[in-house]
Amino acid sequence: MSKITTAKLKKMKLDKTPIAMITAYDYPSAKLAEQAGADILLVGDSLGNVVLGYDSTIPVTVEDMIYHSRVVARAVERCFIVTDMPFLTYHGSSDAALQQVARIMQEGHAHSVKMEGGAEIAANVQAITRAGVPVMGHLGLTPQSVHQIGGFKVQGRELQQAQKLIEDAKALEEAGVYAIVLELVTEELAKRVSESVSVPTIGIGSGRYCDGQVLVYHDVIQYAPDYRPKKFVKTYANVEKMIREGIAEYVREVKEGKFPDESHVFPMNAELIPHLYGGGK
Ligand SMILES: Nc1nc(=O)c2c([nH]1)NC[C@@H]1CN(c3ccc(C(=O)N[C@@H](CCC(=O)O)C(=O)O)cc3)CN21
Ligand SMILES: CC(C)C(=O)C(=O)O
Ligand SMILES: [Mg+2]
Repeated sequence: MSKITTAKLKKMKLDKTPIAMITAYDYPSAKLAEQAGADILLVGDSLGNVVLGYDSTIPVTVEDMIYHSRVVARAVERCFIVTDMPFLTYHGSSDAALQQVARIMQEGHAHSVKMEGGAEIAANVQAITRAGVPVMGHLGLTPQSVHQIGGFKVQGRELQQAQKLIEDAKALEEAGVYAIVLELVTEELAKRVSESVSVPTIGIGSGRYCDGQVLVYHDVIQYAPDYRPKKFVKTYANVEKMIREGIAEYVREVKEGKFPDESHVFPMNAELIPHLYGGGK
């Protein structure tokens, strides 16, 4: 079982072998994703929405990312682990950004970090890649800017915005990223970007022509109490239904006295039982 590296990911683009990436936030899910053959596990700041119950990724902290990254790293042998840098931890001086990246790598045991943004963060991306840390870019819908963007909307529908995104992709490539996530951009623009840069593009809601795909784990298996279908997601299992039904049945059997039954109990040596009641010899 050979480890995934940035060099292998670049070769996959050249060979037109699609890259399969999925988020993971905990030990069993990371293990199962690796065993299912995923190439990259993203410890996404989407964990804020998906497992911490926030309504955006903005409250997620470096400590949260470290905690979940360590857990995922413990589960994985082959996958490449990418951890999202949280809100506003890579926008100040490059020294300040490097300090946060160091924590994610050393305490979080990640293999790489991901950052949202284009030309405006390219100087810090360059400082981090020069320091020896592989950086994944993230363009299009960048959820940490949701309040500026004004919602989770498709990006790059207009020509000017599309051209800016192509320029941002080139700026990130020049700054040294080894891959770029394209989130919620039109299929035609994602195709153009994928042709314009030498590094792999990994799409989410960005169509068929990216070099890889990424989805949120809980979307893939429909594991959320308030699951809402999104156009770009395909659900491959319904874990929500299995959990609801499984737990409801457990509760019912407890209430009805059906669980536990004889098969689940640990009997005592029969000769000793009378002593429990003060009897015996
Ligand atoms: N569970 C989950 N899945 C994600 O993909 C995800 C998160 N959480 N949290 C962080 C961001 C936020 N993302 C989102 C959230 C909502 C839409 C959404 O409502 N999309 C609409 C299309 C909008 C349009 O047409 O402009 C959809 O119907 O898919 C998209 C991406 C992607 N990320
Ligand atoms: C949706 C992906 C690309 C992400 O950034 C996340 O899960 O946080
Ligand atoms: Mg993210």
